[in-house]
Amino acid sequence: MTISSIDAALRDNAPTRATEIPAISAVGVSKRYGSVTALDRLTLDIRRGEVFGLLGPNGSGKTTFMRLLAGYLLPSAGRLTVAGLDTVRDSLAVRRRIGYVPESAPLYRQMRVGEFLAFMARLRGLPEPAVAAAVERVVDRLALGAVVNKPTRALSRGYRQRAALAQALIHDPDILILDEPTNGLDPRQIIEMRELIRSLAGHHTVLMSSHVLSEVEKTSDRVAVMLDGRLLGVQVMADTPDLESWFLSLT
Ligand SMILES: Nc1ncnc2c1ncn2[C@@H]1O[C@H](COP(=O)(O)OP(=O)(O)OP(=O)(O)O)[C@@H](O)[C@H]1O
Repeated sequence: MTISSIDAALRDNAPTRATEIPAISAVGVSKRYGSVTALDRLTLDIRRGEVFGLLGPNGSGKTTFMRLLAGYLLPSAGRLTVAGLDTVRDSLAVRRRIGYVPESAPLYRQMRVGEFLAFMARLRGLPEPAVAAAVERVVDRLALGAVVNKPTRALSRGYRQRAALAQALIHDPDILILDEPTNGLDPRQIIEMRELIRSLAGHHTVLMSSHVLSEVEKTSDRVAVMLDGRLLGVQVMADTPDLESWFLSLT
């Protein structure tokens, strides 16, 4: 890593303005599993409304970071906040603000899509009179109308991914966390998913992971590179004409 690339990484990872509460803030966050350090003193701010891409090979700590944010894991050290709320102390409030799509999203295979979404709405604490409207909103938003009465087990991979995204959006969360959202999709479905993610930016903050450079490049406003649990750098995509060279300079 050169001095100038370190400078650039520090500049692009600069804290957000003091007046603005970041959507996500990690300060010295570590996660250890026994002797394995999955996340090593991660410090990072993610701004409201941006699409932020986490890039890194398998095992670099991307999923661990997302699971910490979703409250499925507790950090071993450091402080992690979502909209200023502590993920450990204020975990319930944090969960209300987050929609999480894990890499293989559980869809309750025996349920029909509409039933599944209504079930998830109730699980997220939506009052009964609001459930039908919330389901209709996400069915419309994700173009699931054609499959709403189908059992989730009968869905194609593309529709499955959209149904997983719909359940994550059912409570209209500020922040969406998508673990490898284009994994296993065919080229057309990848393009659709990319457009969908871009259309969510602004109203939602999106944190997505991928190990495919071109995916992150085409979708994200900023991108971070992780390796062995460490953050190697952060770049603004618009300032990065050659993501591949930057990535290679870091890893
Ligand atoms: N429950 C666990 N117990 C022990 N080690 C774990 C556990 N979960 C993850 N790890 C280890 O932590 C490290 C980071 O894994 P993580 O899944 O966060 O990486 P990743 O970048 O998301 O990879 P992938 O793309 O394969 O999901 C790896 O070395 C992994 O083996």
